[in-house]
Amino acid sequence: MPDTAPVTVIDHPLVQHKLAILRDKNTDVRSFRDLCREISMLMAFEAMRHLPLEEVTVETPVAPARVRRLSGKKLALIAILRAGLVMVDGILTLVPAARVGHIGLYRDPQTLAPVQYYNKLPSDVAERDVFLLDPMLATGGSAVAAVSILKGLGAKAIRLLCILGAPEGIAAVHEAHPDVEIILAAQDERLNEHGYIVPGLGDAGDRIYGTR
Ligand SMILES: O=P(O)(O)OC[C@H]1O[C@H](OP(=O)(O)OP(=O)(O)O)[C@H](O)[C@@H]1O
Ligand SMILES: O=c1cc[nH]c(=O)[nH]1
Ligand SMILES: [Mg+2]
Repeated sequence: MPDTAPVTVIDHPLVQHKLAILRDKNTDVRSFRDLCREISMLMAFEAMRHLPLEEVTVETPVAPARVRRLSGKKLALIAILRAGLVMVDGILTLVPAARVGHIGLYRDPQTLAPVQYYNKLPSDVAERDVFLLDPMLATGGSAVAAVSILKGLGAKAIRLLCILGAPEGIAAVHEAHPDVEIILAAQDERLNEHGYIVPGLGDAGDRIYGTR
């Protein structure tokens, strides 16, 4: 039985402050979208501490300098549509050379089971350090399905970055994919009878795009 990868909560004051505004039902669509972008960028900044560096020499205008730059595997940012798209925008400002993939999944409102409708991924995703992006980890059905798709293509180093996670979703990911590290801005209390995270922030996709 492999060890279960950790759940990391990014407890940075800026992330928590922005999350407080994000949760507020009076936050408008434009602000909600901007905040999702900003929170995702700040979370990724912390979540990328593991990226390896290599020492090289560059010539400054004054003298040679030993410097450290990123080395090793390249990155892939994989958005679970729709809501994960806005997280890609934020994180690309930090790592503009990352490849981007899209997995289209929606949650059946009755069964809460994920339904796949789209899939376009970097051809070399198996060789990349993967960040799977979705603001909401509720039952975990969507994240488990997306990780299975990525693993089916050979991806091994997968981290799941979500703004909010419910205990039920964390347990489901741990059960199906114990090797996947989960990174959150907050772990909430539970799901309600409709599968919504409590206290949560409502329907992320609808609040980002102004649908409903
Ligand atoms: O953990 P789960 O129970 O699977 O729920 C989480 C999923 O639900 C939301 O997407 P939704 O199905 O509303 O699609 P949308 O992003 O297109 O609105 C959310 O963005 C996750 O993908
Ligand atoms: O609370 C929830 C649960 C699933 N999807 C959302 O957008 N919000
Ligand atoms: Mg939605």
